[in-house]
Parts: sequence; C-alpha cells; structure tokens
Amino acid sequence: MSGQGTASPRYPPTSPTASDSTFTKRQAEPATFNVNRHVQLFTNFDDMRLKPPLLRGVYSLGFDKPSAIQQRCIVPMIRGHDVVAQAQSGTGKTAMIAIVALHLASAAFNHVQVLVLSPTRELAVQTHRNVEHLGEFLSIRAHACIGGKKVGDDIRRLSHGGVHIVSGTPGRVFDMIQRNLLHMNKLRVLFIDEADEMLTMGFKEQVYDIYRYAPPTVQVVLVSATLPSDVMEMAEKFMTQPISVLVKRDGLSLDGIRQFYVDVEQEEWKFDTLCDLYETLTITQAVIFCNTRRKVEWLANKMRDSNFVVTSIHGDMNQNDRDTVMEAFRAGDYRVLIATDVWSRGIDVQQVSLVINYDVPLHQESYLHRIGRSGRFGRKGVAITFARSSDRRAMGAIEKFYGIRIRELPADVDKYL
Ligand SMILES: Nc1ncnc2c1ncn2[C@@H]1O[C@H](COP(=O)(O)OP(=O)(O)OP(=O)(O)O)[C@@H](O)[C@H]1O
Repeated sequence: MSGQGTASPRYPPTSPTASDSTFTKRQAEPATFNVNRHVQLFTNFDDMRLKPPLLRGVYSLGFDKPSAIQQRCIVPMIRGHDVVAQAQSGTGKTAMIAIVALHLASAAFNHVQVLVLSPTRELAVQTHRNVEHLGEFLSIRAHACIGGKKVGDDIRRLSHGGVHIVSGTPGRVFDMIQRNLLHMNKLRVLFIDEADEMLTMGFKEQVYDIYRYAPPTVQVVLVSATLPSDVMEMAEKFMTQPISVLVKRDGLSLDGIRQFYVDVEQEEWKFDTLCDLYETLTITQAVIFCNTRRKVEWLANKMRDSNFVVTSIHGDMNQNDRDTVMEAFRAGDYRVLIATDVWSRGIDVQQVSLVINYDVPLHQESYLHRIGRSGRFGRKGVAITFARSSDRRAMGAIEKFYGIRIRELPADVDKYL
C-alpha cells in the first residue's frame, strides 16, 4: 500500500496566526467516578458470580481483568438494578452490555429477554458479535435486527422463536414489534447504548415507542461515553431508582490519546496538509472524519485521484456497501477510512491509532466519540484536528468543555503511534 505524499510536511504551520495559548488550557485530570450511592468494586471477573460458561467466554477473549466501568456496573446490572453507566470511549462498555445480556438471558425460555438498542447499524452488529463471541460456550441465541438488511431475514429468525437477545437499530426493531414478530411482553432488560444520541434528535420518539411495549417491570440500562445533564434528567423518568456510575467530565479526556491540532488557516490548505500526513496515517490504521456525507465523498475521490489508497463510509451508502467497507477495514485491507459521524460512536477496530478531524466537529460530544476510535482499551492513540482560523473559538470551547489541552502538532508525531 503506498501513496505519493512526497511533499515535506507543512506543520508546524509556517505562519502561526494562532498562538499556542489559544489551545492551551489546564492539563487533564485522572478519571474519577461519580457514583450516586455505594457501589461495590469487583476487581476480577471470578468474584462476579457469572455463569461458568460465560466466564469461560470472557477469559477466552483475553479479558483478564474488568475495566473500571465493568468493575462498578456489571454486578448491579446482573442484580437487576436500573443503571446509568458513563465511561470513556474504548473502556469496555459494549463488552459489558454483552456480558450482562448473556448472564441474564436464559436458554431455558424460548423468547426475547434482552434488547439492545444502538444508533447505527454497524454498532448494533458489533454488539451482536460481542454477544456471539462472549457467549461461545452458552446456548443463548442472538439476532442482529438492523435497517438496510432484508426484512425477510428478520422475519425468518424471529418468527421461529428461540431468539434470546436482540441487538438492533430502533427503526427496524419497532417495525418487527409492530409486525408482531418481536414480542416484548417477556423482555427482562432494555439496554440503550449511546444513550445521549438515542434520547435526543431523531431517535427519541422511536425509543419511547419501543419502551412502551416493554413490561413495566423491565430493567433499563443506559450507556454512553457522554451523557449531558438534560439527557440524564429525561432518562430518570423511565428508570426506577437508577444507580449512576459516571466519569466526571474532567476525567473524560481519554488519557492514552495524544491530542494535537494543525493550524491550517483556511479550508484550501487542509487537503495538502492531509497528503503530507499520509505516511503517518498508514503506520497502523487511521480514520479521517468530515462533517458531511458530501465532503466524505469529495475527499475520498480527491485522495484517490492523487493515488492514495483510501476507503470511505457514510449514511447515504447502501447497507451492503457499508458492510463491505467495514469488513475490508477490519481485515486491514485499507489503512485509511474517511467517514462521517456515523462511524464516530462505538465502533471498535483496535488497530486504529490515529484519528484526523478534517473538520472540527459540530458538537462537542462528537469530538470525544471521534477521537475515541483510537486508543482502544488503553492502547496508544493520536488525534489531530485541522483547525482553520475561524475554528479557533470552537477549539477553545472543546478544550474548556473537557478541561484538556490540545497542543500544536509536533514534527515527530510518529513517535506517539
Ligand atoms: N475487560 C477487558 N479486558 C480486555 N479487553 C477488553 C475488556 N473489555 C473490553 N475489552 C476490549 O476493549 C475494546 C473496547 O471495548 P468496547 O468496544 O466494549 O468499548 P466501549 O467503551 O463500548 O467503547 P465506545 O465508547 O467507543 O463505545 C474491545 O476491543 C473489547 O474487546
């Protein structure tokens, strides 16, 4: 795999109009958890009293020790509490959902007992895969119920019964409920992953619609890396005395990820800057985020025209193409993926060590989700944001929001990868 990228890097910028202090605030503080009542810590999986075949699945994936959020949340969840769980990206929240789902579902019953809702198809499939891998030694049957796939597959799987765990996107799940194929009356737990996104904007109504079909006794679990307070207030309305385990915002900076900016001054300079960085992008795997689908298309084409090898993904593509891109990227066939925010939440490709924000994200939450695609589960990661002069205020706001310091990109960035 090769690209041209012969021009010498233009960073640090030749005419720094933004002083370093614009992007310089206080250092990130270590993560601390805010817990609303005493929550016992379980520092190893053995003490959690998981089903033995599940424990075997956990260890067979090489999970020696639970992460901080897993230590605090798995046991309250399996004891039946409603839980709000917030922790940094890549710290095992999706794996935690899968572990709890597998523990609570019983193969002795022939009905859906656990429903996991996610905002993107890719994330719903990834959660489904987590369930399959962790549940290798159990006879629990899981199904991914996502939009963009043939409805016939869902009908076949669900109408025969025997599915215990469903991971899906709200639209298709609701469709299956209305067709009376997905029965909610014996649902035991409803997980809402990326809960802040799910409870705002386009998904909120659908999530409520689905929730209304669940029995009043259903256990509700909300999970996300970001949970603004208005979402928390709304969530409490349909939860019963929830246990909240929240990382304080200051601890959300993703300690393992080095964050830099490049002062590109104006839009026109971004492309050359990216080309200059291509060698760095391909050291392992990298994701480049743009704010719109059209820009993703445009950038991917422009890079290909310049003989760089890249692939791209966004929400206007059909599901088969999205699946093909995901598989090729996961398999390492491509080292560079250009994406919209459809890829910013939850997707786990461990080899990704570099994230480029070609555009400064429009929402502060997106910044954290995007850069969290690198540095998975404590690995090294680098995030580089291209900041035009007009982005300085937005960058300052991101730094203030997370209490972090984003430094100018050093010439020897490769050493952090
Ligand atoms: N206890 C563990 N030990 C080792 N690896 C783990 C453990 N838990 C999860 N992992 C691995 O760490 C990676 C990140 O986990 P996961 O995707 O569950 O994180 P996440 O918190 O859901 O991330 P995001 O906020 O981006 O959705 C995955 O590859 C997962 O298999």
